[in-house]
Amino acid sequence: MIVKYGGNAMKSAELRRAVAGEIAALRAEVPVVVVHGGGPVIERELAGRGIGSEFRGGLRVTSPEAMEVVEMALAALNKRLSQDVGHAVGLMGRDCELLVAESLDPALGRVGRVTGVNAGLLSTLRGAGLTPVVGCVAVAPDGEALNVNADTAAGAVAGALGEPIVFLTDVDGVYRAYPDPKSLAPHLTRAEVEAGIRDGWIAGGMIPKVRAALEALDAGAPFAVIASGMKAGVLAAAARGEAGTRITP
Ligand SMILES: Nc1ncnc2c1ncn2[C@@H]1O[C@H](COP(=O)(O)OP(=O)(O)O)[C@@H](O)[C@H]1O
Ligand SMILES: CC(=O)N[C@@H](CCC(=O)OP(=O)(O)O)C(=O)O
Repeated sequence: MIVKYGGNAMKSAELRRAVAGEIAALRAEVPVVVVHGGGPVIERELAGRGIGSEFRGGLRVTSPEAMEVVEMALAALNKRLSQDVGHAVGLMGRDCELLVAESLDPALGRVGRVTGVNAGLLSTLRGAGLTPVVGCVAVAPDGEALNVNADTAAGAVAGALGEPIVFLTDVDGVYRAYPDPKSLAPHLTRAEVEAGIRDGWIAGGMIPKVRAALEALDAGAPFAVIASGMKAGVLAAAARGEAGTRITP
């Protein structure tokens, strides 16, 4: 199972350790790969250096200068997360061509679209009883770094391994009328997700998540769940399809 751990659900060290504990518990039942983001940490590091952030279609426009900061921030976070999870190997997508990407759109700068996943490396690590914890910086054919949205990176890994994926974020799932709690959708089909994007009730940061979920399903993942990383016990329930929003073909 792939667990995508988003930056909004790691805002304190306590929360980070709680989620890491849930990942460690899940791993006792099913082999796990963690793919993480870290948007708020990146934001803080860029701002501290006087580098502004601009997003287009939910993606950070990434200059070569910003790319260095993104990689540094995510790599530092990667070490903390892998230590918290334990029995883990923290890797960036750049290591061993774990995530290979090409430039998505020159107007976005160094932003990548994943074209390859080193599934063999992930299998080898898990075969040795280790949990891969992957930061979402990919390698381009020229050997340079590309910034990949973490939802997209996680979806690509789930697709390559043909495994289910749980996206842990700061909301309980996908709402049909966000943020009305009564409108949380326990289950959505592909057609409903596409309608949600078209009709605008799926918006903002939820769009890359559901798109990544659909791409994972296209590539052979059996299901995808979007659930809260902020509440205890949710990951185990989400993995069983009993929490959050389950998206199926
Ligand atoms: N229909 C919806 N249901 C739930 N959340 C939504 C919806 N549409 C937009 N959102 C927004 O998507 C956000 C989650 O995406 P994002 O902030 O990018 O999280 P992460 O950092 O975990 O990737 C929610 O906090 C919410 O503001
Ligand atoms: C291209 C692009 O936008 N990359 C993201 C990568 C981190 C990320 O996606 O983190 P979350 O999961 O916390 O949102 C960024 O620079 O913010």
